[in-house]
Amino acid sequence: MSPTPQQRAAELRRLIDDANYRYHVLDDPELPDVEYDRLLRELAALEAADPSLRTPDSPTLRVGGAPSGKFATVQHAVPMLSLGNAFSEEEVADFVARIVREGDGAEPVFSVEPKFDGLAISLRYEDGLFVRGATRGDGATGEDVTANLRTIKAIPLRLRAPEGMEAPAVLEVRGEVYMPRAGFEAWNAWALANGGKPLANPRNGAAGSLRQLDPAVTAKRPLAFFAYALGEVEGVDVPDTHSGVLAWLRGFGLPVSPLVERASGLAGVLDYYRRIGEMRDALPYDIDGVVYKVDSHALQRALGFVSRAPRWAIAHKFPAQEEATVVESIEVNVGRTGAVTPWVLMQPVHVGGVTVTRATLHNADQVARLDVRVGDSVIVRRAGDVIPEVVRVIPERRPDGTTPWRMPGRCPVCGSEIVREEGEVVARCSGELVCPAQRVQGLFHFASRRAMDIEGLGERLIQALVDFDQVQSIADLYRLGVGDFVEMKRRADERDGTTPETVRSGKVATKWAENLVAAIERSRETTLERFLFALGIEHVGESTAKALAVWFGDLDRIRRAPWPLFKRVPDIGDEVARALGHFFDQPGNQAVIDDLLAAGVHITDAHPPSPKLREGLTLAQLLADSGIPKLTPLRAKQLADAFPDAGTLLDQERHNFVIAGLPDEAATSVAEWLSIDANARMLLAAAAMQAELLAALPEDEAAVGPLDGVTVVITGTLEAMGRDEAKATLEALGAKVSGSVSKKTGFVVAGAEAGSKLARATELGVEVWDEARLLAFLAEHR
Ligand SMILES: NC(=O)c1ccc[n+]([C@@H]2O[C@H](COP(=O)([O-])OP(=O)(O)OC[C@H]3O[C@@H](n4cnc5c(N)ncnc54)[C@H](O)[C@@H]3O)[C@@H](O)[C@H]2O)c1
Ligand SMILES: [Zn+2]
Repeated sequence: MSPTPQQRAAELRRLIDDANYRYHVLDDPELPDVEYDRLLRELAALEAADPSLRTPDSPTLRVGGAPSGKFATVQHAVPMLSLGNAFSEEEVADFVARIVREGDGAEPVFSVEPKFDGLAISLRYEDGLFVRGATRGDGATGEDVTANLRTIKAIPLRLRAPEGMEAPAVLEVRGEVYMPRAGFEAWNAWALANGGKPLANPRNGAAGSLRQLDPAVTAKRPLAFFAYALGEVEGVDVPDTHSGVLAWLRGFGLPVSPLVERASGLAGVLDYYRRIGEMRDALPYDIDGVVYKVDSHALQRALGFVSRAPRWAIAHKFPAQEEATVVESIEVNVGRTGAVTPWVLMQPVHVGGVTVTRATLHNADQVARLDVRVGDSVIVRRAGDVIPEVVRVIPERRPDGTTPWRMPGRCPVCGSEIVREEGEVVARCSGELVCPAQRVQGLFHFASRRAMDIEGLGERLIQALVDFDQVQSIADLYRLGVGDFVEMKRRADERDGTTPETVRSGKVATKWAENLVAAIERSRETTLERFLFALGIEHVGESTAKALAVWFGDLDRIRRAPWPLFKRVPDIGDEVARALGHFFDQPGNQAVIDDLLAAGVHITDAHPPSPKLREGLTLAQLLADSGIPKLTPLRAKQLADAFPDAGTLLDQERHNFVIAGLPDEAATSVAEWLSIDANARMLLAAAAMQAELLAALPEDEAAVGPLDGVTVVITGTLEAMGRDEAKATLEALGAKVSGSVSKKTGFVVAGAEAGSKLARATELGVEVWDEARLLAFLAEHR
């Protein structure tokens, strides 16, 4: 049974009073403004249809909320009112028509202004000095927030008297305190980084900041101010139009919006509405509409007031940027780089001028912070072209039986593991080589100059190969021929409407495709370093790829290495080692590598592991690297001394670790860690791999190269080989090639026209080789 109008009115009064209290007193609204406005309009409509429903305490008659009691109160000599609202052009037309009807019949002139989304305050200046500032409160009584207002730099503490004028005895200025967007965002970024509570929106930020009990807190918040009206005035003549007043206030040094204009009639105000609406997103602060005020004070007086607002002004609202809706499901999206972003599918909602069904949740931390769950009512915000986002949950509307959201364990696109390293905000799909979402990015990276260096394979062609399903993985590149590329380009041109003349005329140019196939052919022979870099493993850049290649020596070992072993390479920390581990753990990634090798990719520079590994290949080091909680390197050593073999270690019980000297909590932690199957298997595999690496190490470190430990300087012009080639060749034999000669230099290679370095070598008695001697040496040692 639907409620009677009486019941509904009582219900609305209760809901609106609650909302007012939360909004105006607690600065912690729960409803989005549009919903509040709808409730208020519904009540106003009921009251208009049946005036007996209008109780004396009806919220339709009142402004704002009562003071909170936190601050001293201030009586406003001239009340601070609200504004009537118009949500459509028809309502604005009614407003203008009424003024024409009740005024002198002429087309009215308006002062037109942005409606700043902050909070109204009144500033009282006596003899030019700022003496008191107050919030609007319920319009008659506000809160004394003088100390807080003093911290806002836009508010003058003393008025600048215009030329030849005394400061007025009393001047009350009304206006809006607001928080610029940049300040709001900076504040929230800071709050999130420091574990604070972010502000819901700039309006809320302004209100909350101004009503802080400690002015030092307010001072830290980025607030600003625009003046737009007068309160009590004494001892000075006031201009007789509103636009005159604004110009006059500017003369006193008060900030007035530069967007204030004058406009005539309905056409004038609607044009202003449209222009400001277009600027809305680009403004450095939030506005929620524009305000039209009858410019002439005489006409204003004739029109008068209703209980809560003047009859000579109206706020024309823009589409709301926040709305409430219900979450139907929480999904994740996998981006080109593998980043996994949660988002919500919602019941369709009209916000920021369009209907939306999806909103982003940014990342897992954000979901946890907001605690968004399927079935929740949420507030969605869409400002400008920005992707709609969920800003908060309405806890009171949470249905029973909801559960907190958790990031799925597997990529919805490719089924690979989703991983999120400690300390990182973003979760990622670890199927770099198999994930269709990452295919374009992966191919593009693989082909890039510093990776496999396949010239001519640009992003557009790659996109076409992927879109037309010609490549499932990078290995497929090696199966494509000239005809395939020509066909792909043709289809891409056709789709994009960019078919070139050669194709239209039937003279298909295939030269580029032949070159491309040749470049792909050339890329088959590659170095381990390039190949590793080309795989596009998260966190593995060129220098990491190079270090891995130098230390491990061949691809097979790297593919099989359990992740803690990667930490044996200098500069590879926990994060990179784990990323490598996740990558090689995915069977899909391994299959693509097999495929590449089968397609003829050949690594030309496989070599034994670096002898420098020797020192680190111990069980103690392995335990220390494995991320076992509470196990410091020293304790790891203790443990390995007691049980020098991984298999034996696995057979031990907790008390044996205590006997071996581990403190209680470390012993427990080790026992727990070892009891997890995956850890035990990893430890055994890593120990086996260490043994294998040790066996593969060159017997004697000196045997690494005939020039190991020798510093060489190259100077002058070499005829037979370039300087770079000479350097690389010498380094391959173990030499360190340096740029300056010292007593520690082993020998100097001097080509033609050698200059000061040769002189210095002679001076220090350092051995000098000419090019012929170098070539002879190289021939002997190659
Ligand atoms: N979400 C909630 O629960 C909840 C509860 C209560 C109120 N509200 C919101 O608060 C607002 C109602 O508050 P209101 O009574 O202050 O009305 P209002 O904000 O719609 O309009 C009046 C106010 O506009 C401001 N303003 C900005 N620019 C102005 C200008 N150039 N000239 C004159 N005034 C200007 C002033 O602060 C003035 O007090 C609505 O937007 C409503 O949705 C929300
Ligand atoms: Zn994936």
